[in-house]
Amino acid sequence: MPHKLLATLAISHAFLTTGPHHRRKLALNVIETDEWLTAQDAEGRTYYYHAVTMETSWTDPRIVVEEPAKPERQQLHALHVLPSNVDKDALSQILHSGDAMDEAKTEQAFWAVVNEVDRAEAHDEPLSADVPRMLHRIFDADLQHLLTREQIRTNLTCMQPALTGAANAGNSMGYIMDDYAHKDLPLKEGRACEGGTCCEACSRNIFPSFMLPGECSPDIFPGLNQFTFNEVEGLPSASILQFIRLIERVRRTMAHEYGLDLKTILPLQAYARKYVAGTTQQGGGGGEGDYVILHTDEATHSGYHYSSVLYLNDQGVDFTGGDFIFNDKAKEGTYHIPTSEELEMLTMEEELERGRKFGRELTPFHPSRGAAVIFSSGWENMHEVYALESGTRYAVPSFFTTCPVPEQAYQQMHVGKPSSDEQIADDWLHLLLAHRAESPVESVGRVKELLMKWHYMCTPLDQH
Ligand SMILES: O=C(O)CCC(=O)C(=O)O
Ligand SMILES: [Fe+2]
Repeated sequence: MPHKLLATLAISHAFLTTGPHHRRKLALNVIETDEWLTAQDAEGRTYYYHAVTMETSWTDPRIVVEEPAKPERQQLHALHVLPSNVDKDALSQILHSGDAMDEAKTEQAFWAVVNEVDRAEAHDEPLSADVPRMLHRIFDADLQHLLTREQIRTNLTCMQPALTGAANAGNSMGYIMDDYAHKDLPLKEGRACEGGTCCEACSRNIFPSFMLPGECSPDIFPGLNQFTFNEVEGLPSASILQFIRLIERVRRTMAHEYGLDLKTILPLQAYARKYVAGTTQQGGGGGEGDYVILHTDEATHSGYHYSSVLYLNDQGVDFTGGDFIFNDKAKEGTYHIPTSEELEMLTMEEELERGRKFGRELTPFHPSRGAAVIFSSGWENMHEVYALESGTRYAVPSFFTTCPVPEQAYQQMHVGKPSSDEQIADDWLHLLLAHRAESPVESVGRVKELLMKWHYMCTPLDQH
């Protein structure tokens, strides 16, 4: 149940600690003390146990070992030159000028924000409330620019299964249950369209120029193609802000396309994913590999309701293979049923391949730099990524939920919902920008808080 999921996330927020104003620490060096006691096991070995939860541990859980600094990330940071003599007032001038936010003005505003963030960090000062104010204007402008330059290219009819429920999914979807590799997928009931008929909520959209070339360039934004919210240390603030800006553009596009109130849709996950030809996927999630098996996003995580993939490089230039494929049940009579003679001619491999594709309608998308695919996450949008033949492919999947964050989650945060632009600026700094070093445990708490506060950070207060 999605609600349960968010409630679980909320509970772990209880451990966030507060700290001084503009450089809040989410540190977790020591967990509350006397609750952890020691005891000996039958062989006389000392272990730790928690007096309340009875959790046990061989190592002292109150001590969190600092992760060693990651050289690769540090190098990225070194690439970024802190601005000197930045015009401190540039941001406020743009904000109050009343100029139309055309694409050039929006870029200027973005870099003024970056400079202001770097200035605040370099001088260890609070972040100006003009930063979130300007970002909100930038996000508004970005959606307008996107809607102006793009038409919806693809809006296919959804293929909602006739029968819902994991037990019936095999009958209606055929292929997924026949593929032995999928037998362990935590299959969930597909979300039914209202009235059981196709509706807008099942549409798929492909935006070839969701991002302008400069907006996803690794030269301008070092580390963008390795981004995860859990490891922002060492990344230039420009790359962090740009990543958020792109995910916010996805969120706004989804709200626009699916007719959702913006505050009702939140990201649950977003990261850069690297595919390298010839590598094997280790486990699920975003680990490196060279393909993604057929799946629906909602089946891998019940809280995922809308999905997007942004593409950071080009098929045919940076890699070959690696098509993104929508995989639907084909209409009766549209596919060839092989004769027994034809089947006999096939090798074992060809027969497996034929079995996998039989009765399916495949709609490929060839990834290109700057493009986005946006779709609802349920059974209506089964998809896979074909194996790369050569090169490296970079994509940014992101997954959004329409489950509301329980009020209790905010109450458990030391600094809960923001109620002024200053507090929003403070959240920007603490949840994203001031994290040059943190332990993995700290980063988990920070990222959860960031995702739960996303709409407060990315939209003005009067829109809540
Ligand atoms: O990389 C892609 O094109 C799709 C990735 C995907 O389907 C996923 O991460 O769920
Ligand atoms: Fe997916």
